[in-house]
Amino acid sequence: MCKSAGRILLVDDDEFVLLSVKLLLEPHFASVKTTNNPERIPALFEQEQFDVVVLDMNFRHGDTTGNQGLFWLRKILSLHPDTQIILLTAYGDIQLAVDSIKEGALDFIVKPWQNEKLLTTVKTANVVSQEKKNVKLLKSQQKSLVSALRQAHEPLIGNSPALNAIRKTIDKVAPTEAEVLILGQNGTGKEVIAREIHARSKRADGIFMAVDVGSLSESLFESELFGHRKGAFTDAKEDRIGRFEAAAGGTLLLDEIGNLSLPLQAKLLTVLQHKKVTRLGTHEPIALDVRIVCATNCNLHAMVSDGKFREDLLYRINTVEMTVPPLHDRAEDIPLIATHFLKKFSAKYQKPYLKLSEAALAQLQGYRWPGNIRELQHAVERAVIMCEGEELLPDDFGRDPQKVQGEFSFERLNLEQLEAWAIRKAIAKHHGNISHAAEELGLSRGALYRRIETYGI
Ligand SMILES: Nc1ncnc2c1ncn2[C@@H]1O[C@H](COP(=O)(O)OP(=O)(O)OP(=O)(O)O)[C@@H](O)[C@H]1O
Repeated sequence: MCKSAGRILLVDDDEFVLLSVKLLLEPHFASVKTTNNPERIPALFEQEQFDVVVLDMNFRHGDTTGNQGLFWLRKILSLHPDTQIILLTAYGDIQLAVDSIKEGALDFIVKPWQNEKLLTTVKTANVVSQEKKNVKLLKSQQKSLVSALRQAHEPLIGNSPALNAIRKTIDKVAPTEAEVLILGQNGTGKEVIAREIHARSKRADGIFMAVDVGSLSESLFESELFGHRKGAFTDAKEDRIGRFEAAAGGTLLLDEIGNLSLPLQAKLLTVLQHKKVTRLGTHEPIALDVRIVCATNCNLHAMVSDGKFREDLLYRINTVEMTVPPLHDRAEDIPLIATHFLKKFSAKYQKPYLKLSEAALAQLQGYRWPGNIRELQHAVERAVIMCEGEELLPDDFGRDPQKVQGEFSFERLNLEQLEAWAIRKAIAKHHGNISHAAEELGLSRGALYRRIETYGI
């Protein structure tokens, strides 16, 4: 017979009871210990963590109050809350049974017992104890995963008026449960913003989960988001919870929501309206406990006008709406973000001495960054890898200078950005010689120094 991993402790003052229960349980459990003295319970727990204790209610001869049993029940549960306790008494006192279960006992058995019933009860108690331990373990694993994920996420870098306005909106919206819609081109930082909302919300201890709903096929959509029961469809080999349930207590980012087909939009709307999901193959709706944030690079308002996006869904998801501008519209953020990535990648590639040259910075600020911050991140990583000296030079970024020039667009910079860019370029051209740069720019050295300070060059 295959023994289960359970460790059982029997406590009774009657040696005959101890022996017969031990003989009954021993073939089924890894360890069965006995004692006729309840005072020894703490010492026995020091030697072994018992999963189940079968505890007599009355130890003194003639005592039928059950008070001793209740005392030891409380004591064990206060020290070892995961241990399951089954009480054993010769007196079928229903009130005592009710009291002991109220105090936390799992079950109650009346002497003389039926072997079959006692064995089943101890087996069930052992399963409950193991499950409780598993849940505790999973919870602590989830906690460390959540904190590891939180550490892994990029901070929101930038000091442009546009980004500061977004920060202000995050401050207001994060503590609420309002649905937020984040619009913006690919790579502008929509997910970073969604994470920031989560990190500053009441759900910060819960999980942040992003799901690219736009890439889910019609057939996968429901099982991925709502979950399924084993056998709900051909490939459903086991029960599976969906993302809505998996993110319970946290925040779910529905990314690329503009790519959802109209039928899937209808399904999502139903879930959001009723705040309930039903796993495929089941009929019991489960209440949603998740904050929804949506993101897309599509113009949902235009899609509504064209009949490609449901207006009712748009109004369900955009209680607060924010648009993240493309990187070239906030060129003043580029030095800060590039420096952030330089720090990150110079540490990763063990080149902590690396610096950004003025010429490289001028090139980065002049480039259009069609892939936005994601492209800038990759460009800096490449430059760190390729750089042979102590300064990152324009060539290290692997961008064709012609293309950079070609893609540079003056009309996208305001006057101050344009001036800062021209100053950087002149300084780089003259290898840091301020007099020559000032001469080329038609400024006095003092005027150039003042501007360098103003623009933080
Ligand atoms: N303000 C920022 N500061 C620092 N890093 C950022 C910032 N915004 C974005 N990033 C980084 O740029 C990359 C792209 O950001 P993110 O994934 O948030 O963009 P997205 O708009 O959600 O992109 P997509 O639309 O393609 O999903 C990520 O590596 C992210 O960490």
